[in-house]
Amino acid sequence: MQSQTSPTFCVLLAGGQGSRLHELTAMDCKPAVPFAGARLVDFTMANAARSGLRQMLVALQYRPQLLARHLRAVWGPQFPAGLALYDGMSVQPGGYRGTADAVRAHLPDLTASGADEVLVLSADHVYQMDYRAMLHRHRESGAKLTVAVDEIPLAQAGRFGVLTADAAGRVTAFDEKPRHPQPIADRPTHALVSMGIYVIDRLWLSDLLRRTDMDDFGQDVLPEAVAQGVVQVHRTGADFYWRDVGTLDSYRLAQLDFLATGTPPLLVPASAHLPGREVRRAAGQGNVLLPGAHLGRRARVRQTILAPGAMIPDGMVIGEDPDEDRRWFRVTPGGTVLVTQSMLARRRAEQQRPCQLPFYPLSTAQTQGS
Ligand SMILES: Nc1ncnc2c1ncn2[C@@H]1O[C@H](COP(=O)(O)OP(=O)(O)O[C@H]2O[C@H](CO)[C@@H](O)[C@H](O)[C@H]2O)[C@@H](O)[C@H]1O
Repeated sequence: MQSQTSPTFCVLLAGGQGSRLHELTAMDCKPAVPFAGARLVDFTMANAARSGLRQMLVALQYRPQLLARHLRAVWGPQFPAGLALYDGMSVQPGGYRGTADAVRAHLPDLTASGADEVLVLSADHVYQMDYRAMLHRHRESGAKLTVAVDEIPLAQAGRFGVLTADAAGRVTAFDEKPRHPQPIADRPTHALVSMGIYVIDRLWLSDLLRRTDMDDFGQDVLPEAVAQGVVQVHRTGADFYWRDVGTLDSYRLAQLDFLATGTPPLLVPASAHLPGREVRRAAGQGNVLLPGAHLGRRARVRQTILAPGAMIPDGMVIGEDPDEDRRWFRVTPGGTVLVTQSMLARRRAEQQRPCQLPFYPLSTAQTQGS
């Protein structure tokens, strides 16, 4: 799959479930989850198209149908040299065993491409990036693996791969989702984390995947490459905007960045629908209304994600009494409430059940007495 403009083989990993988004990924995988009028995957696809990539291999697996339809319809035409979609379950028994195994399953394509390097992308982050700068950095440094990094507050770093790098950007340590993330030496409030975006030397990777049973980039491939001393970081600009949106709190807050201010922190993909008035008004209360969701008249709702199609009845109050909310909805430790239509239906059914009076059986004495 050699591109005319770039000798790079691009693999988009889009097969994960994203279980920390709970009911939002019950029906569709995380890359297909709606975000700011688009779907999460659209941000990466827009980056790839703007970076001049003309072809891409997409590894799907968990609930792939909607995502595959969306990619074909919206992005197919933007990748004239081919947008090849694969469902891991049809590629090999049991599906892809992990992110690196998804690349292993397509090694014949990778070899046939003759590309010098493979660009590995994740499908579920919100960010804007030109991958050409990263490819350039990779070639210049001579590293076998270049990883895109960002600096994030230490308290959130445990969800990511955390790195240490020397002044020249050579990675000296890597810890996947550590319990105690290592702070950056000259910025102790922050840690240097992997964005899960890699440029890897094709021959080095093929050899590693053939020789070993490593199945995951973060768990296996990165630690091995760091032990070999062949990993380089690619730092993005100081005001770089990247959100993992892996939890309901980060998903809600990142979306409010787009909606509340009226000036999105980055370009919304061309496929996105502009938010309507109801969506913008709800954002003022910290709410995110996903497609087809609706707030009834005089409903008082705060800090809530309304899942697609969730219809909040007139006058309902959510986000003021966490204990009451927790009876019916999902409430996160960060105070985000997630409301789906089936949670609302269950609540309605419970409240409409006829009131049952307590049943006191007559005691034997009473039945036998006078
Ligand atoms: N079996 C499978 N087949 C196909 N696609 C699959 C797959 N399993 C997951 N994916 C896809 O691969 C991408 C990465 O998913 P992971 O579950 O590996 O991310 P995680 O956040 O755990 O860590 C990773 O990403 C974070 C950044 O978010 C890094 O910090 C960390 O080091 C790194 O391991 C996602 O787009 C997902 O959809």
